[in-house]
Amino acid sequence: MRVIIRENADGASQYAAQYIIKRINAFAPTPEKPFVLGLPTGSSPEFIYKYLVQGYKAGEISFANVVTFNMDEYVGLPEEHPESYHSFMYKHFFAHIDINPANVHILNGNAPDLAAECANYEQQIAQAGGIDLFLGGIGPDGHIAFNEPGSSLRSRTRVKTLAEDTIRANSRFFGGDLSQVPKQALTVGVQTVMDAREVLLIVLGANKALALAKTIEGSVSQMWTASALQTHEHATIVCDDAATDEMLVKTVKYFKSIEQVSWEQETAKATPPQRSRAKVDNWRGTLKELRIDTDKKQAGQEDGELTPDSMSSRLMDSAIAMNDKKMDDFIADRMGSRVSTFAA
Ligand SMILES: N[C@@H]1[C@@H](O)[C@H](O)[C@@H](COP(=O)(O)O)O[C@@H]1O
Repeated sequence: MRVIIRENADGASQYAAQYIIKRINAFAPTPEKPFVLGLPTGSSPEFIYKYLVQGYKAGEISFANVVTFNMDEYVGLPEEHPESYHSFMYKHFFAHIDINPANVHILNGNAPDLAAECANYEQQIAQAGGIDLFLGGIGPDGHIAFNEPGSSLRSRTRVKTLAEDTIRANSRFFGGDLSQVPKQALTVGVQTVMDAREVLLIVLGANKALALAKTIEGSVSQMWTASALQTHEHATIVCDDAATDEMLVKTVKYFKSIEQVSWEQETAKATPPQRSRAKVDNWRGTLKELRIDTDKKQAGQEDGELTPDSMSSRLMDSAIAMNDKKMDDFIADRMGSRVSTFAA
């Protein structure tokens, strides 16, 4: 799992939007081979949608060959209700991009047979070739989609009764009136999310801090269903500083250092160090001197150690040692001491 921490919601959302744009563009989707994107609702992804729309308007991305599957929808709420997830998605995203409406999939919470609707949704995902990237958020109780605490980590799309915490949390969208919040929803399962080739979670704000700590530092548990992502091979969590409030300082530093090291490596790869002509000449001169010294030593039969070969392997050894030192500083020591802190 990778954890990307930004100072605020805006920085985290920009990162996530850029990440999605890069992934879709790298995939180079076609009508025959579309990119399949899983999508969430809620306040957390709103800025991401804003930046994706901006990217589309700036010509950085097209959604013409993107197929989408939303995570969930309330049961019994008319599609045209302003708080239905259908309305949310059109208002914040679909109405502003070049997506083909036939490529948009959102569960129908008013279907006459809800179980059949859910089974059909799983089938549609499979027919589309599976989800390439599932973007998600989490609830304050650590739920992913509407997989409330106690949901099977192997669950699939189904009807779920909402937890009281979630009804309370979502009442803000219904004028604070708990009685107006639907009590059931259709939701993809934890396993449906886990089946995606890649998962990207956006987690913002101090009210998600406990859920985020449990998701990252806790054990994999049905009580914090987002924690299942610990076993996903390509999971990334993008969060703001406030959301890390309940995490160990060491954990936060650890993930920040990992990002720093990988950023340095990417930068180094993208911009190989430029050597000035003077420096190159200097370097050649040094090599020449080394060779002369070596020849002298060999001629004098003092020892056979300082041959050009052994010198180059010695240089290589010290480079490896430096590298190890760097990695130790950033990774092993910190994680090692974290483990011993836990053990103590
Ligand atoms: N079903 C949705 C989840 O998919 C979402 O992650 C969660 C968090 O929403 P918000 O980002 O508004 O806190 O809300 C709802 O419960």
